[in-house]
Amino acid sequence: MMLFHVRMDVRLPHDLAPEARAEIVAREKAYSQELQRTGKWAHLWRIVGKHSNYSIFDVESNDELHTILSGLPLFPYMDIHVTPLATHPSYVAAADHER
Ligand SMILES: O=C(O)C[C@H]1C=CC(=O)O1
Repeated sequence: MMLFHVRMDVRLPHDLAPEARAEIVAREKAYSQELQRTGKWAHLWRIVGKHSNYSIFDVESNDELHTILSGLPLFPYMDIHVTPLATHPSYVAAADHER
């Protein structure tokens, strides 16, 4: 298990046709919800006031995360920042994260 904090900032082109926008957003939602059901996309939070999110991914490797992120329908229209997470020695539930 490897945990990653990911920030996604969506920057859709202003001249994208409304139908094309709706279609890509619907595909993104389906892709995201499927990964949430598998547990790999463990958290998804909207950043207030932005078309951006903070997410937590729980995956096997850097390569798996890259495959997931590069498969996002909105990938061509997002800035993505990934932060790998390690166990904090003071975290009381750390034992849960060492399994
Ligand atoms: O709107 C976003 O935050 C981008 C993306 C992430 C999940 C989803 O459904 O859309």
